[in-house]
Amino acid sequence: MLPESVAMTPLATGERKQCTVCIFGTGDFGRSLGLRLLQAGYEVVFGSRDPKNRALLPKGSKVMTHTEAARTAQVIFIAVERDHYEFLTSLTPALEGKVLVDISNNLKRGQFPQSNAEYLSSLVPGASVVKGFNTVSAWALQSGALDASRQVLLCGDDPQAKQAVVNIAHSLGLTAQDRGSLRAAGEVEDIPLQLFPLWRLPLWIATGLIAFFFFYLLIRDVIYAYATDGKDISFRIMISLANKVFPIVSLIMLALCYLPSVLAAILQLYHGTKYRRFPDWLDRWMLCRKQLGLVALALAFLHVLYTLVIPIRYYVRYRIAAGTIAQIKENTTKPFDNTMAWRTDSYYALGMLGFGLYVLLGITSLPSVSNVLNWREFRFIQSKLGHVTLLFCTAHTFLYGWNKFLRASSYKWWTPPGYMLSLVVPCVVLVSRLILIVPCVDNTVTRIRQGWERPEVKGGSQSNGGAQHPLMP
Ligand SMILES: NC(=O)C1=CN([C@@H]2O[C@H](COP(=O)(O)OP(=O)(O)OC[C@H]3O[C@@H](n4cnc5c(N)ncnc54)[C@H](OP(=O)(O)O)[C@@H]3O)[C@@H](O)[C@H]2O)C=CC1
Ligand SMILES: [Fe+3]
Repeated sequence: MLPESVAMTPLATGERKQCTVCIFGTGDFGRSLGLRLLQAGYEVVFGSRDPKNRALLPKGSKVMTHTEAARTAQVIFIAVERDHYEFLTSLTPALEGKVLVDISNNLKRGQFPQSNAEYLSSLVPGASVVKGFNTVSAWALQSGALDASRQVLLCGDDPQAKQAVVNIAHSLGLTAQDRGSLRAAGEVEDIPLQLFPLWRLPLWIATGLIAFFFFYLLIRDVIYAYATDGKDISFRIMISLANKVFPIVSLIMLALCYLPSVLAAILQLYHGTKYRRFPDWLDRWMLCRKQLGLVALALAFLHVLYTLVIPIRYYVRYRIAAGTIAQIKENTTKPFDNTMAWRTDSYYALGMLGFGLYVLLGITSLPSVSNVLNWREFRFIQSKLGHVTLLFCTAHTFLYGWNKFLRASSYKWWTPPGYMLSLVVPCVVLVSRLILIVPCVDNTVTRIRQGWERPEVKGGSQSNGGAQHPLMP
């Protein structure tokens, strides 16, 4: 049992003065944590192999041998690398009934067969081990906990021990999230080792599409012109080509954000129930839609920047001047083309509106903004306005090449221009969406998603765990 003061509700600053927290290890993490605990009003006692060495330790803290220090506090943070945990076995009598907080991290995943926290628990079976604080860096603790590292993930088998650590986290201005029993410690230990897990797939898709369209357009537009007419237009690689690749990939990626929900609806219609798991690849795709959208937005932003420099490009100014001089020489005036004026203005207007909505989608996906929206508002923006954005951007691309679709010269080597390829996925998504909102189809999808359609239960078990995907718009 833990003393009342440690286990119950967070303590007021005055009360914390009497509450002592022990830290084993006087390294970077131990010192940073000690400083924060002292600032929060706790008494801090360090357990060290060399209690005489007070260098760098925060003012107001005490330092003793491990055994002496363990006696002073109920909660002990083990700020020592896992490799050195053996020394704790000789301290088992002093650690009996104590709460040991395992903050250790590993250098790579699966480094040890057992998680560090479970290993610690096996070394000191008489203590209650809580895994936590490993996702907070020593630097963040010292510099005043940044937003991203404010959250402490905790797991452990003893609820009272966990509560004691939750209280300390709250006193330090951190938020605590319960991640379950000590069996989950391995997962918590893997978190600091992750490298942008949800960004990996979108970045691979973006890189793959950019590489494909770059080489496709390079061969089709630049190398083809050189091979057939001997014209060197390689300078176009820098701006013209890039300004084709970015919008093409951006539009395809925006469509890829909405394609999985269409596929999911088709799968549910096909199976006639939502009580069936989606394939793994579809689940993974759904989970990284936000990142797909943000990468697409970044590319759209580049397209805007590249478009803004068009009037100041040497090549463009040369072409305009050459056209004007030719008209003067020939004493002719090109007639004003009303259709062209409508087309270009509509093309720019749709582009700007599409980009405006694109930015809105990006902003509302930020946690600080989405947190103040309810589910219906979030769905309205991300799903309804998202499809409108896709529609505007598709129409913008369509208007860009509207008179070239039927022109044979557009198909060099019988390959279509890039913007035509970029229309395939968005058109599939938009047409499927249109079909899905036809009343009879929509009613069936709604019935399925409300859970009214259940599969026959064969052999006493259902084919899945149940609910509709949480991110399904
Ligand atoms: N640094 C960080 O930002 C973070 C660190 N962590 C984890 O915190 C733990 C400590 O990290 P950090 O402070 O950076 O490491 P340091 O190397 O700076 O400090 C480790 C401390 O452990 C003690 N120690 C070293 N060898 C032994 C031994 N053989 N027996 C007993 N004690 C020993 C020493 O204290 P003394 O000399 O007083 O005995 C030493 O100062 C690690 O497990 C790390 O994974 C977790 C999250 C972030
Ligand atoms: Fe454009």
